[in-house]
Amino acid sequence: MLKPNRLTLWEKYLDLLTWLKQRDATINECLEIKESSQGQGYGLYVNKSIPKDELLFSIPRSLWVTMDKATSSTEDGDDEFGDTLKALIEKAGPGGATVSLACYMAKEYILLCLEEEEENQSSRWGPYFKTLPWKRGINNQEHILFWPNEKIETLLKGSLCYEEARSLRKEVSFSIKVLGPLLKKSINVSRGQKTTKNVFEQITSILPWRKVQEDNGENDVVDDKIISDAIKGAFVNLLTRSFLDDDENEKLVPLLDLMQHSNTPNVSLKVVKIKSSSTSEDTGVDTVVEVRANCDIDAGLEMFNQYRSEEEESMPYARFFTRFGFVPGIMEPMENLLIDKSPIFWPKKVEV
Ligand SMILES: C[S@@+](CC[C@H](N)C(=O)[O-])C[C@H]1O[C@@H](n2cnc3c(N)ncnc32)[C@H](O)[C@@H]1O
Repeated sequence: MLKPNRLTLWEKYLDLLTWLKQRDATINECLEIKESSQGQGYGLYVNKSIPKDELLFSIPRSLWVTMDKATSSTEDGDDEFGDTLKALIEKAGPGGATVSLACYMAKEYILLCLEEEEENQSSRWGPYFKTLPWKRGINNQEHILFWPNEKIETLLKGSLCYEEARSLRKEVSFSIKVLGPLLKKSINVSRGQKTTKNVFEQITSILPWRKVQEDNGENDVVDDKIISDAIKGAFVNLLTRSFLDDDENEKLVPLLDLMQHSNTPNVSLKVVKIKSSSTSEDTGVDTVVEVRANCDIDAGLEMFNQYRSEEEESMPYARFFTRFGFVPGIMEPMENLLIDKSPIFWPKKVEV
C-alpha cells in the first residue's frame, strides 16, 4: 500500500505519471523526472532527441486544481466550505481567489494525510499532492513564507524584498485567522462519518512537520499549527507553481509545474480544445494544456518554462525571490546572498 511520506521520490514520481496517464493525460515516453541542472529541486528532461513542435505532454482540465473545484467541494459532504470560498471570491476579487484556492488545497492535503494513514486511497489529488513541497526543504524548496518572523527581520529588513515579503505574510496570516477555524470545522465534517477518534490527534501523529514542531519546542496548540502550516504550504505551492492562462485564473497543472524556469525556454504552452470521448462534460470536447518543444531538443537536456520575463522593470530579481523562492542563475543558498548584502537585494548607495 502507498504511504506517501515513506515513499522514495522515485516512487512518488512514478505514481504521479501513472495517475496522470490513467486520467487521460498524454505523456511522451521520452520524458524523465530528475534533479534539476539549475539548483533547486527536480525538473523534466528528455531522454532522446526531440524535434521542434513535438508534443511533450498534454494535461486535461479535469486534472488541474482550479477555483471551480475549490468552490464545489460537496463531494466530501461539506457544502458550507465550498460556499464560503465562493462568497469570498465574489466579495474580494482575485486576492480572494488565491486565498480560497489555498484553503481548499490545505484541506485536501490534510485529508490526504489522514487517509493515507488508514491506507484509504480516495483522495482526488493524492499522487499529485504527494509530490508538492508542503514545507521548507522538500524538493529543496525555499520561500519567505516558511521563515519565522525573526529571520525576516534579520535577513530582509532594509532590502528590496522586505515590504513585499511582509505584505505577502500578512495576507497569509489573515487567511489563517479568518479561514483557519472554518477549515478545521470542514475537516471535522468531512471526517465525521468516518471516524470516532479525535481527528486532530490523528493529524498530529501523521503530518511531516510534526518533527520540526517538536524540535522547535514551540507551544502552539497543535491543531492550529497544523492548519496554519497546511495553509502556508498551499500558498507557497500556488506562488511558486501556479499557471495563469488567458482566463487570468490561477490554477495548478500537474507536470507543467515540474519544469524549472529559464528566460530562454525550450518549450511552449498552449491551452487548446480537443475532441475527446472521455470528457466529463457531454460536449465531446475537452480543454487541455499542451506543452511542445519550441526548438529541437537534444537527448539528455532539461526542459525549461519561462515563469516570468527576467526584465528588470517587470520582475526584478528581488521580486523573483519573494515570489518564487529563487533568483535565476544563482545556485548559492539565498541566505548567503542576503547575509553578504548582495546588490540583488540591497539598493546601491549613491556615491557623494
Ligand atoms: C514550478 S516549481 C519547479 C519544480 C520544482 N523544482 C520541484 O522539484 O518540484 C518552482 C520551484 O523550482 C525551483 N526553481 C525553478 N526554476 C529554478 C531555477 N532556474 N533556478 C533555481 N531554482 C529553480 C524554485 O524552488 C521554484 O520555487
